[in-house]
Amino acid sequence: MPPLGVSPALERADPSLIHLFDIDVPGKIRFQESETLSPGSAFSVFETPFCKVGVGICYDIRFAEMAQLYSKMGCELLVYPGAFNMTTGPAHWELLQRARALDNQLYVATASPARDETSSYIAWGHSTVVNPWGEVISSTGSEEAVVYAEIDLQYLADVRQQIPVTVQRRDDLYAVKPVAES
Ligand SMILES: NC(=O)CC(=O)C(=O)O
Repeated sequence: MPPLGVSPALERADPSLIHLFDIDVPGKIRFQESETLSPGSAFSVFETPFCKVGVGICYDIRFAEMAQLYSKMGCELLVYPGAFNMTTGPAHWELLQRARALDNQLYVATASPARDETSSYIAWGHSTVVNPWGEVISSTGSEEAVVYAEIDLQYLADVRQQIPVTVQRRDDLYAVKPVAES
């Protein structure tokens, strides 16, 4: 599928958090980014000599539509810097990465701060890379580390050929596209 023609205003490479992290899990964690931050409204994609990359920040990983849009724009790797916490980290961090990778049959890489137990906000850690089959191919624990993985575009193409969901979507019944295109 050819990349969508997203207007330059919507496709930029200056990452901004699109979805604000406003949650309230009683007895566990309450966080309201909207009290101090305003959301961005531009998608962040860039070309490299190796592949096209889409960037989301932290809470953005929970929004499947954004990842699908990046996939439709031609991104083969989605990168999410993020600091999940000691409540949502063990429950959702890896699951969300694998879901976004599998849904869109692309690579997902996350980079988290290492855990600092003395901090007022304790990050879960566990920076990870997931492949288009939905497998974790590299990860670390809560400590400071560098995570390496190979981004294999032939493997991505193979997965998409074997299970061709990216071309089997019923765009005649439903579609994910940027608002400017609607
Ligand atoms: N910290 C975040 O922005 C997101 C997060 O921790 C979560 O979604 O859970």
